[in-house]
Amino acid sequence: MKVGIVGWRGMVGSVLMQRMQEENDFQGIEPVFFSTSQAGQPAPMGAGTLKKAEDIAELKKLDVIITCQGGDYTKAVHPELRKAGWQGYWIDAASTLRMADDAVIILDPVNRQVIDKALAGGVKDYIGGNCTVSLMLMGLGGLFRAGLVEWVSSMTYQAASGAGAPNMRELLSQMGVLHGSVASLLQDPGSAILDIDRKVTEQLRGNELPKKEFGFPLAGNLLPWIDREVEDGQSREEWKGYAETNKILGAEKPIPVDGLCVRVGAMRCHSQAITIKLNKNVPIGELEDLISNDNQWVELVPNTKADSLARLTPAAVSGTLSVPVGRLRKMKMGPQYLSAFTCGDQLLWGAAEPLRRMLRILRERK
Ligand SMILES: NC(=O)C1=CN([C@@H]2O[C@H](COP(=O)(O)OP(=O)(O)OC[C@H]3O[C@@H](n4cnc5c(N)ncnc54)[C@H](OP(=O)(O)O)[C@@H]3O)[C@@H](O)[C@H]2O)C=CC1
Ligand SMILES: N[C@@H](CC(=O)OP(=O)(O)O)C(=O)O
Repeated sequence: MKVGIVGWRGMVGSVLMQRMQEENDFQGIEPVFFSTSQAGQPAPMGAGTLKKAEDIAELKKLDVIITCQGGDYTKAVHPELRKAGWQGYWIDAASTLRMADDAVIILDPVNRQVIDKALAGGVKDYIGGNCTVSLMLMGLGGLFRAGLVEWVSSMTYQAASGAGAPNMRELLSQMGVLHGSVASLLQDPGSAILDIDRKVTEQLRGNELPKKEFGFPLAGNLLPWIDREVEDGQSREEWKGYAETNKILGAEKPIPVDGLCVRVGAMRCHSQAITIKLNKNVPIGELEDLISNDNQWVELVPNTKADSLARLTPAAVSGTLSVPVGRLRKMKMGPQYLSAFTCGDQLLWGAAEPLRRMLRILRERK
């Protein structure tokens, strides 16, 4: 199987490469690496030289293409490739094709039956979902599978890495500038905290802080808008919640999903505070069992302060495939209102892992 890999050195692509090597996914395939800026340079893994990512003739020779290059690349190349008669499988991290009628959003621990039906029906485009949607479904899929969810509201706390590698770097640079502005005051235990506060606020509002990527300070701050504006006052990130959750589940009757997506100064994990309206009153123990038994990566965290602070955080989860779910309790609104908090590495289950696993599914079908 000849597999083209595009976008392998970006944020998502780097994690995909790391995971494919860890899981021996390169065994039994012939990888061909592409780049939009480094064609002709040596390819990774001694696989010859990098090919031009826009070279349709080269791309047409492949059985499968996995791309983490981004939406502009997908928009430019995918239609040309299909027009040129390419019948191979397209696996993509970008959002561009997600809602296309002839594409499937892939999250196989949640919607393997949807994927298998599409494969049997000849579908060739398999697209990774939005990170927060994928992480919510990895954490709470058991409740959806049991048909218990009437609606969901998710308040997200999204890490800098969701916006890409340059954004992670900018967050760290901003932290450095803030610290530098008060380092001497911090050295002096007797310094007035309001002096420190004033200096930090000056930096947050001033022009010294690097803001090219986010456009605003993220360190010591938060940004209550992700992606572009869409109708009904939503951000496009919030719009994905309803659209993609229901497409991934293949829900006959769409489940209302809405909330607020917020960027926070975490590095690479997305967290979400979730309110679920259940369509019937189910004891909390049963709900916990449905959640923890849904897949091997979800991890039920007891609703205690110690467990929550130790295990339900980006610091605890980053770089792992674990999707902890905690703070589970019935809310004061009534026994059908369930509160939950979840955290997941959005470069893994939120981006690279579903792509890697889709390639594995295709290989196993061969
Ligand atoms: N970041 C995330 O958490 C998620 C992102 N996605 C989607 O995945 C796609 C890729 O996103 P992401 O990986 O964040 O994008 P990046 O910007 O990190 O990488 C995309 C491409 O940028 C080029 N590039 C230019 N300069 C550099 C550099 N210094 N280091 C590495 N690459 C560089 C590379 O292409 P080349 O080698 O050709 O120069 C690379 O493949 C997007 O469509 C995004 O929406 C989906 C889910 C989560
Ligand atoms: N939009 C998410 C990352 C992601 O999933 O991207 P997209 O849905 O555009 O592929 C973020 O910024 O955190």
